[in-house]
Amino acid sequence: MDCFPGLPPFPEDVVTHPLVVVDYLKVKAGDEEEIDKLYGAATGLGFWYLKNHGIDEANEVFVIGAETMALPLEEKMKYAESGGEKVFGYKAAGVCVIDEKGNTDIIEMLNVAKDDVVAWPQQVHQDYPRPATDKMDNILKPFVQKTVEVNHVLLDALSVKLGLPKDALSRRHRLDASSTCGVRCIKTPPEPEGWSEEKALFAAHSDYGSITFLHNRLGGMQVLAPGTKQWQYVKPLPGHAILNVGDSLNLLSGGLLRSNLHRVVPPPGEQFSHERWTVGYFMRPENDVPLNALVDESPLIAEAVAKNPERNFITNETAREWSIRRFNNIRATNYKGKENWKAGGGTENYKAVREAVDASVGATVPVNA
Ligand SMILES: O=C(O)CCC(=O)C(=O)O
Ligand SMILES: [Fe+2]
Repeated sequence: MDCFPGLPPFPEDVVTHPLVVVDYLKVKAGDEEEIDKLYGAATGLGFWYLKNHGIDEANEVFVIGAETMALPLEEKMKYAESGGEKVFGYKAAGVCVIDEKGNTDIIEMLNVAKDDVVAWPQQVHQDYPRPATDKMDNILKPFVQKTVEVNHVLLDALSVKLGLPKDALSRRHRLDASSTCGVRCIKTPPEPEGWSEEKALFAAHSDYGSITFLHNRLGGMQVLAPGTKQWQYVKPLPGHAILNVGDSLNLLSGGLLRSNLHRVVPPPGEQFSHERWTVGYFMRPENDVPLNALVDESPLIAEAVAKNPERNFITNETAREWSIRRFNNIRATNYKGKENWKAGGGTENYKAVREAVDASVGATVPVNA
């Protein structure tokens, strides 16, 4: 039950951060206890496991990722993102900066826009490599539709707990409205020079969007839990997706829903020498949604904002502007030094969050390097 076929197990001697397990079917059925659990996780750590979500297509999305990354670089580059407004497609290794010193990443990604999947065979943004287009109809469409359906159930449950009208969040995340939502496949090669804290594969960050829905198989993702200094691994479990709240929901909810810091380091133990693959769906608000706390729709949110005057919950930036700005800020071609790197962040920029990162120490990682 604890193992993924063909992959070494997550080592038993590595400390992990336990996540609350939320049962999707119970939330869907309106089970109050389960909804309380979901709300507790979303306002506490901001991360939770989700079981019984039924999104079996995820396995095939891993195959799309593997087939795409196996193509010659020249072929992949035909579909490359190129910065500016062009944020979807293939992202080559080295395109992004991973820390304030300007070091670049070793990660390849394929980002397929939700808008393109839903409109297929019409194109809204761009074309994609064959492994993705061949499976648009039978894999990517149901993958996206089901994920959005599950997320809507979660958003409706969270809305009610936040004192909002039930559809206040889901109506800002409609399947057929333009947004920067997307399917993401990530390939991380084994790190040849061994693990070091200097070399987080994916730097400490909070996600820009609303809900990140990850199907992880190997360890590597770590969270910095509130009030702690030690980064801790989240252990992937078969049949359980890992979900987290992003900055957009944090802002809309006046900070009540937590968009927690996380990062990716090489997988621990025997997993270390394996390629690491992630499949995820990144749900973000519709393009024209202003990222301002919904104070007029919920007294609870209005109260939370009033109690936290140091933070700005009225960005007056739209969800699209917010995503595009943050996407571009981490591109190496836009790197202009430490201060500029910091200025482009999201909630990572809040003083308390930055202080937590600066004070943090890495997990003790027994690696086989
Ligand atoms: O690969 C992972 O487990 C997490 C990736 C991540 O944090 C992201 O894509 O925002
Ligand atoms: Fe992330």
